[in-house]
Amino acid sequence: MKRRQEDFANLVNEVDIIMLDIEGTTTSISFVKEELFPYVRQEISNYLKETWDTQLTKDDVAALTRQVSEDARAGVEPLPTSHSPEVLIPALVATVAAMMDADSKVPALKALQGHMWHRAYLNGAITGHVYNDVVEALQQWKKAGKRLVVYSSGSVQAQKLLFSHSCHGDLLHYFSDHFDTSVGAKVEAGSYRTILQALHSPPPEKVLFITDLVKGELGGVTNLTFIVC
Ligand SMILES: CSCCC(=O)C(=O)COP(=O)(O)O
Repeated sequence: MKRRQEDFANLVNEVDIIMLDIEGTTTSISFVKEELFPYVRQEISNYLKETWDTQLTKDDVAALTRQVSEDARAGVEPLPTSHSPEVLIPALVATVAAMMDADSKVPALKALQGHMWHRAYLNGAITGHVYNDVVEALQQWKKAGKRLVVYSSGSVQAQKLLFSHSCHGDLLHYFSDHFDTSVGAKVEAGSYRTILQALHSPPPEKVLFITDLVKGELGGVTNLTFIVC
C-alpha cells in the first residue's frame, strides 16, 4: 500500500497537468447510477413536454434524431417522422431509455442529460458527489502548481454542474479545462491526442490521466500516462 502511494506521488511529481475522470474516480459510481441516471429516466417525459418549444430542446431532439438515423443503419428503430409532440415524445423517451440501457456515451444523449441535470442541481434535487480525499488532492496539486483538467463522458456542462454544486461546495475553480465525448470516446487513442493538442503550449508538457477504467488500444500517445485508481 505504502509502495503504491509512493509510486503515485512520484508519477504526480513528474507531470505538469493532471487530468481526472469523474465516474469511479472523483465521484462514486453509485451517485451516477443511482441518482443522476434515474433522474433522467424519471423526468424525461415531463422535461420534454415542458421544454418542447425551447430552442435548447429543439436542438437536443434534432441531435438525437440524427444519432438514431445513423444508428438505424446498425438495426436500431428510427424515430417517427411526425412533428407532433404526442407522437414524438413517447418515442424519444423509449429511445433515450434504450440508449441509457446500453450505457451509450454519444454526445446527443450526453447533451440532453446535461440540460436536464441543470434543473436538478439548481433546484437542489441533486448535489454532486466528490470523495473527501479528492478535495484534499485537488488542494495539494493546485498548491504544487499543477494544471488540473477533466475528461469524462458526461458533457462539459454536466461536469461543471457536478463540481460547482458538489457536496463540498463549489470546486469548479480548481479546473482550467474540461473535455467530453465531443473530442471522441474515451476508448479511442485519437481523443487523447486531440486533448493533448488542445492543452499543450510548446514545449510539450506531461499529462497524467487518473481514471477507474482503461478500455481500448490506448498505447503510443506520447506525453500521456494513465493511472487506474
Ligand atoms: C459529469 S458526470 C456524468 C456521468 C456520465 O454521464 C457518464 O457517462 C460517466 O462518464 P465517465 O466518463 O465519467 O465515466
